[in-house]
Amino acid sequence: MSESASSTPSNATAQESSADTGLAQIGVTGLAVMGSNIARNFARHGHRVALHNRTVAKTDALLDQHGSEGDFVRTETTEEFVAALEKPRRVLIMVKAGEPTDAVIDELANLMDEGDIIIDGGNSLYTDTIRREAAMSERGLNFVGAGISGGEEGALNGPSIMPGGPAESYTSLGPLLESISAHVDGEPCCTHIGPDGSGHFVKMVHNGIEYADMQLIGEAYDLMRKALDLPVDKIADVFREWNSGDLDSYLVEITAEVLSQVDAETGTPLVDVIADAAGQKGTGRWTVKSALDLGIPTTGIAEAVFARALSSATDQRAQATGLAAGNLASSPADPDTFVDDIRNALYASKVVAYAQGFDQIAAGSQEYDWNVHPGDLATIWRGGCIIRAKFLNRIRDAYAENPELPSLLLAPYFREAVETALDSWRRVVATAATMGIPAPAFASSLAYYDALRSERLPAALTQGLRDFFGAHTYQRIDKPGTFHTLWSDDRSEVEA
Ligand SMILES: NC(=O)C1=CN([C@@H]2O[C@H](COP(=O)(O)OP(=O)(O)OC[C@H]3O[C@@H](n4cnc5c(N)ncnc54)[C@H](OP(=O)(O)O)[C@@H]3O)[C@@H](O)[C@H]2O)C=CC1
Ligand SMILES: O=C(CO)[C@H](O)[C@H](O)COP(=O)(O)O
Repeated sequence: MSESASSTPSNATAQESSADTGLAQIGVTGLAVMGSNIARNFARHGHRVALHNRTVAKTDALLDQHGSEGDFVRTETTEEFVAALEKPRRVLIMVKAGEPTDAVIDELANLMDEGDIIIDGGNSLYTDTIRREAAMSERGLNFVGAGISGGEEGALNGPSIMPGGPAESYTSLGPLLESISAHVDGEPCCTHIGPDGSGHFVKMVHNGIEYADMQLIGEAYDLMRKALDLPVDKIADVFREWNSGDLDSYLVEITAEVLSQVDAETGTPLVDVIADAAGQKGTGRWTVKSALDLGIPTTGIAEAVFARALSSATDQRAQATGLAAGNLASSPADPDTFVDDIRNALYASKVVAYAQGFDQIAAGSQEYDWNVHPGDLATIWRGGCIIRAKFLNRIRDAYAENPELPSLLLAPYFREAVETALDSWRRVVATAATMGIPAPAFASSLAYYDALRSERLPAALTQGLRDFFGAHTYQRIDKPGTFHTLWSDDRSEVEA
């Protein structure tokens, strides 16, 4: 059954070509929050879309509510779904990551032909994507792991899309995906990232940065509340104001919205009745695990993941609430200045989080030989995704100027911006510590910055200790070679 479009297709050519056969140009299976909105987005852009969901009621609900928005093909079984697609078939899977995705891929692959394309748009672990792509390729199928960000609103109005997989697939798929992605300054927020798992890898790190961003925002809010005793509606105003400057970003914008929400039942700010135990579905944790494997210090992201974990340890926290706080400092004397300090600390820490995320992407790209271009990511993250922010334009400029940038913190613009924020940043971290307010992401970002800029680190002592207890050897700064000190003998040094 095909329901005819009542909206004006914005891609008339695509519409005409599929009108002849009645076949759909793309199929979407998994019609929950993301899939249903992406399907509508495709349809609104004039593409005929085959719809499929394990539970048919979801397909029907979508057609009932939005069937008039475009040209949809309703299907019930996977067989019907696959048969409804023009060749080469393109299927977008938007189901839960992990086993459900494997199950859906298997079912589809058994019904598809050589040259067809399976796109996994869920938040899949990139190593699963590498495995799946290899398996599909053996069967002659093209498999594209595509990170998609934007949540419900982005999925409908234009997400940021990070497709990996074979470059050939992008030739056929790219125009379709680009047509539904967000656009900034006329450029689509979608580009081919690289082979196999690269799309899901960069989406994973995107989510890691999202975690860090949200944790930093949370710490800024907490400091305004606890150090300055500002009421929630005033804090909402502060975020609103910040959103018109350097911090202009989706997450800062929606922070003002969330803080402005009043609970209908109690009449208090909604944020005060939401349980303070943050959930997580896995992408932040995966980012940190991968960072550990790659040896990249993504400290801001790690602190954010651990902060969520600690928040969720509700029993343990309940038993620890009486622990001593020591002698606490009083509130900063000038609240307005301290609010400015928090803004500067937020900005500088945010730059660190992005710098670390981009370092991880560079390391992942090198490890897997993906040739990911950081400037491309800054470009496609400017719109549609959850971490979209004005300053991504600056990141894009930085990589355009020097594609081999050793760290974002060394780009002239960010170097100067962080230098300007530095005194504020130190005051905020010091105040948080002396007032007993946890600010792990602010503090660890500053510590990272200080470590990065240090000429000498105490790692020399670590090396000495390692050599002492385990004869692990060390290098010297004044001559080449590997050395060991005979610690339990006469303590003379030998070349190892
Ligand atoms: N929500 C968000 O903001 C974002 C989500 N994502 C990712 O996109 C994907 C979809 O997310 P979302 O829309 O939130 O939906 P969910 O992650 O809640 O997944 C629900 C969908 O998965 C289907 N499903 C679950 N198990 C199976 C199975 N064994 N076989 C077939 N289908 C199954 C459900 O079918 P049924 O209706 O029959 O239960 C339903 O369509 C996920 O991978 C998610 O991580 C990516 C970006 C943002
Ligand atoms: O991918 C996303 C946004 O980019 C999803 O919203 C994801 O679920 C967020 O992660 P978590 O649920 O762990 O906070």
